[in-house]
Amino acid sequence: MVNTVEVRHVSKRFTLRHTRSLKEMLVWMSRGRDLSDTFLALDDVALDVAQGEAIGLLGFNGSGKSTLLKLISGVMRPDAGSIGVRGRVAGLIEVGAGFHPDLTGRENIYLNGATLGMSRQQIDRLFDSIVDFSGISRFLDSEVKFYSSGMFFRLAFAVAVHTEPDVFLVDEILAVGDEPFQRMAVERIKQLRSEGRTLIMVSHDLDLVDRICDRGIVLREGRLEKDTDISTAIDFLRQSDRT
Ligand SMILES: Nc1ncnc2c1ncn2[C@@H]1O[C@H](COP(=O)(O)OP(=O)(O)OP(=O)(O)O)[C@@H](O)[C@H]1O
Repeated sequence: MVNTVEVRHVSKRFTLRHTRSLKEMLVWMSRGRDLSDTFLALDDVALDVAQGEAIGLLGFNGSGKSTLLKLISGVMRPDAGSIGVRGRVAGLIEVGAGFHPDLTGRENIYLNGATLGMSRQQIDRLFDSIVDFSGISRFLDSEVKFYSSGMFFRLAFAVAVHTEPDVFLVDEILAVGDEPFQRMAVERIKQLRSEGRTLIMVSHDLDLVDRICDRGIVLREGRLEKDTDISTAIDFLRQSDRT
């Protein structure tokens, strides 16, 4: 089986910013302490994802799920290790990324579609379907800065699923949409799956993840703690202590 995503010994460290007065900084330095405080968000994570798998990335708040998704999407680079992705990646990682607030919904479909690698002709061809799916046709010519967060999300989701991605990444996608849209989004994700596309999703909605995914990865404090079938991963997480 071909791997679509290969995560090899990946680590990611962030610098934590602290506001310190000049006096505090001098005291800190006089004690020989380093001014930069860093935090290891991902620690030697390894993972192979085969084509067509649907993976739920699980873990408590701050365990590194979104960071791993951002590294796979390529918006962020690892400090150590490597990430390989075969094919086109699309995703909803940060709602609003790839959209310009001063442009209309219509203009943003073209902007976002192009950012996700679609040609103008392809967007022309899929435009009506994107608008239909988003359900925001009345507001198509309003600037997206006036959109509600749900409307914004609908549009972003509609564009992303029309890019026909090989790997679809979704981070807490269903938190903002209303129930009818959530149902539609889940159906669409299932359709992408049935077309043999690879899915990696982050969600705290464990019942939803259970319905959609077949493999579960549990992260804890940046380390991969469990890699198993989705039901076992969910049971494991439910029985885990926060600390
Ligand atoms: N750009 C950044 N700068 C500094 N620290 C960051 C940055 N991005 C993430 N972190 C830190 O890395 C850790 C992991 O964050 P991440 O968002 O990956 O966690 P998560 O598992 O997705 O959490 P949640 O379930 O709360 O969304 C957190 O402690 C977070 O504060």
